Amino acid sequence: MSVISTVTVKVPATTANLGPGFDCIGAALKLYNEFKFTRHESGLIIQVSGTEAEKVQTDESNLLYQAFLKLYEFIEQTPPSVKIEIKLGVPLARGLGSSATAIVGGLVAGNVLAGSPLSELQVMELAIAMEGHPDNVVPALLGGCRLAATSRTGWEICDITWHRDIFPVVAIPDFELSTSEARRVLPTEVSRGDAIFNTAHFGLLLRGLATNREEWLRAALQDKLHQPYRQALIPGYDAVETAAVAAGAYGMVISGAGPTLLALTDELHTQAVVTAMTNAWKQAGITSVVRSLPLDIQGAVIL
Ligand SMILES: Nc1ncnc2c1ncn2[C@@H]1O[C@H](COP(=O)(O)OP(=O)(O)OP(=O)(O)O)[C@@H](O)[C@H]1O
Ligand SMILES: N[C@@H](CCO)C(=O)O
Repeated sequence: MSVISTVTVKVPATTANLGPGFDCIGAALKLYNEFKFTRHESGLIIQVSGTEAEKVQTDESNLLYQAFLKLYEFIEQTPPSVKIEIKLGVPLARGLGSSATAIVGGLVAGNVLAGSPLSELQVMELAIAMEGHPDNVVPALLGGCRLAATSRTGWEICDITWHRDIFPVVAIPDFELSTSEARRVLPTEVSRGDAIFNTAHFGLLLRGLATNREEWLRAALQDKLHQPYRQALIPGYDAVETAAVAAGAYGMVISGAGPTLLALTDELHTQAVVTAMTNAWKQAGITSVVRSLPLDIQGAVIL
């Protein structure tokens, strides 16, 4: 059997939660990181280029490398020495699943170099275990919009229909918010009223995404489990939301753990929403990059 010497994996950004779907739903977006692994003999080399390259660790603590090691630990083999080339397109610690791209990229690349001993399901389970929640890693691996729920034996993954006329707009500010910090502010228990609120709104969101029924989407993009506690970590949140809705968005939520904000709109209003969110944040003293990003349907791809 010939030994595979190099592999390149492209992994999409993801937006998790979509408001009321805390820790269980996420969608892949057309914005990518690319990871090239090459076997070589003389110890670990990590080279990083692209957006905010200087912020990524280039030693053994690198999350991508940690995921690669995890794969070999799981299959009980010694990992080969590798050179890793990282091309960053997904900004770090902004709520666009950068850590999920690294976890999925490292596991998928490791699996290929090892001769593909694991199935996609096994890779997915390892990725969920590493990240601690499924809502970024599952769409990063599989693409599209995905709901993950535990079953008696593991995970059930459900492909969520996303109507083609619903357009995501992401507003990415120039400051970071780590997921661990944004999870620290959350209460460990919630009231029955808040649980019922989210159950109802999440159901409405799924039907709204499938049908593009405007009044359902407008009502659905609300949450009581995480957003009320996190909004204070994102200066200008209320102003950006007001501006996005006034410009024609159905609503606005925090993307993942933030600080990126996600609006959903239709094609006609996309440019107005982009401009409104950019200006609202500017007036709050925050520089941002605001873009309409279509859904990615492929997930992680081996190039
Ligand atoms: N390409 C990468 N290579 C190595 N490590 C990475 C890479 N991308 C992200 N990381 C690690 O993940 C950290 C960011 O993870 P964090 O969970 O805080 O944010 P996020 O994944 O971007 O956002 P969210 O989980 O809310 O979508 C970075 O600080 C870095 O340590
Ligand atoms: N569901 C996660 C996504 C970020 O990793 C959270 O909101 O903390």
